[in-house]
Amino acid sequence: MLRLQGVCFAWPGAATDCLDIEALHIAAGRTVFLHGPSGCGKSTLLGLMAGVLVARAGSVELLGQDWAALGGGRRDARRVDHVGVIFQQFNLLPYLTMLDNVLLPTRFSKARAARCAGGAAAAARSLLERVGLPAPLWARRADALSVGQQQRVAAARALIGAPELVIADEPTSALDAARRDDFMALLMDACAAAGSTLVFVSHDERLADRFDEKLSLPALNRALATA
Ligand SMILES: Nc1ncnc2c1ncn2[C@@H]1O[C@H](COP(=O)(O)OP(=O)(O)OP(=O)(O)O)[C@@H](O)[C@H]1O
Repeated sequence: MLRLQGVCFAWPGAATDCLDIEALHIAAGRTVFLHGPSGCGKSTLLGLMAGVLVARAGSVELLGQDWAALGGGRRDARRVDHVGVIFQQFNLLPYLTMLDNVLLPTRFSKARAARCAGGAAAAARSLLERVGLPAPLWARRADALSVGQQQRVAAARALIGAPELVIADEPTSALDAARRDDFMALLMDACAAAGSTLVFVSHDERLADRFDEKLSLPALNRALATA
């Protein structure tokens, strides 16, 4: 599913690499808990996996395709077909309603729309209900939502149309304990039902036992040893 080989990445203007990973392979359908201290490169690694960032050396392959071999437009199209991302800052479109934000991947990707049993609108409504956002809220604009509501809309948007890879960057940080447990159950169930691979970043070690694998980024990232 995901294969990283000899990957180096430096932010523009930085004198040194922030990531240097010899090899990392993640099999289809696995759930992976990625952890490490603030600043060790977790979000950067997720950006490389999702093809938002491109390595300066080495390869990052998703489903056998190296992101670096594609131009920006083709990376965007491939991402929306195959990857659902819950960003740390959610990245909802503020002027769209809750429902329209969830539907976005299905508007840009025929593959995602085709995988919605019963149609995209029904899939969006079902996901919103499952993340605890009832119908009276669906027409509300994203910029009128609480942080916890935005986080759950971002999760529903990532899951719609069963992408092969789901990437989540600290998705439970704004949720209380009860909502966090519901959210985790939904995320794990949705990924298991779709056979999606899940790469999940969190500082909350209590969540780690729910995952097939735990990956410590400091143990993988050789750039930290030389920083
Ligand atoms: N847009 C950017 N431009 C330049 N440097 C960046 C940028 N984003 C992150 N960095 C740097 O890259 C390094 C890794 O940052 P990253 O956000 O990947 O860490 P993280 O492990 O996800 O941290 P946190 O747990 O605090 O979210 C840090 O030194 C950070 O300052």
